[in-house]
Amino acid sequence: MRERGPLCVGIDPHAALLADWGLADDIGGLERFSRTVVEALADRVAVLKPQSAFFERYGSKGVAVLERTVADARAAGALVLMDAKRGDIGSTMAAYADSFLAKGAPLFSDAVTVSPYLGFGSLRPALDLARENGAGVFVLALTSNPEGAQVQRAETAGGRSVAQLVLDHIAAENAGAEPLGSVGAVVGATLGDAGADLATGGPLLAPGIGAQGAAPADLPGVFGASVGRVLPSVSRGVLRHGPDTGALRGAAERFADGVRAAVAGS
Ligand SMILES: O=C(O)c1cc(=O)[nH]c(=O)n1[C@@H]1O[C@H](COP(=O)(O)O)[C@@H](O)[C@H]1O
Repeated sequence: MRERGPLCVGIDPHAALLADWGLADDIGGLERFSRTVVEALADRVAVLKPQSAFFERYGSKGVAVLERTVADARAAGALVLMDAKRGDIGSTMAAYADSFLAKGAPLFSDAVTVSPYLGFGSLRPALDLARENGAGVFVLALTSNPEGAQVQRAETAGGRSVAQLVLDHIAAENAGAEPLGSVGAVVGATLGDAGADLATGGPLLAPGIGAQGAAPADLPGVFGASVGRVLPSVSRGVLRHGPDTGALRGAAERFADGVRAAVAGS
């Protein structure tokens, strides 16, 4: 983030975007779309975040494109955050961890998104394997969608919200790490005010800018004193400018400039 600026761009090959780019909704279209995003942005944005579902829907050939996308993006110097949102009982979580965080795995990524709703402790295999391999994990805490509050703002027995419990676990994982721990939290930029203690000691992935209605200027209000640890994420807001690589770069640059200005003015 320091070297390349505070921005994560999502690679979300929606069928509607493929159509807008003049591409077919097939494996050839998927391949061209992903390659174009990597070519335009992997040498300049801090993080690229492929959304696994948009590749999985094409079956094994789609997963093969995802593998190449991850490898090409990493080779060009971007960190890759695999947006897979995995979460399961611990013994199965170990297999998910092996899929994305084991050195030499075809889909090895710099980090993966995980869901803590089977209990934070169920994520242990991913947390441990990430640590072993110099990778990271981003844990859903306060998601950008309006439905998230029903579960995430619910109060636990001790009076803390579920989200706060997750955030506190993340802080414990990052204790002592400088300058940032490798366990991130996902906190939507759409929330208005996070209404939670965000002192996790790790990065805060902030999706929801662009298509979901949030703007860089909203970040200080949502994140307060933690805004310096925010990694804003934009998918459709950038991707809709394709397929021209110059236009994709311009859009990413504008979002990054907006974030810098918002953080500097806060
Ligand atoms: O983990 C995520 O990336 C994520 C968490 C969240 O709370 N909200 C959210 O929108 N996302 C993802 O971020 C991306 C947002 O896409 P856009 O709305 O097109 O920018 C999608 O890939 C979502 O799956």
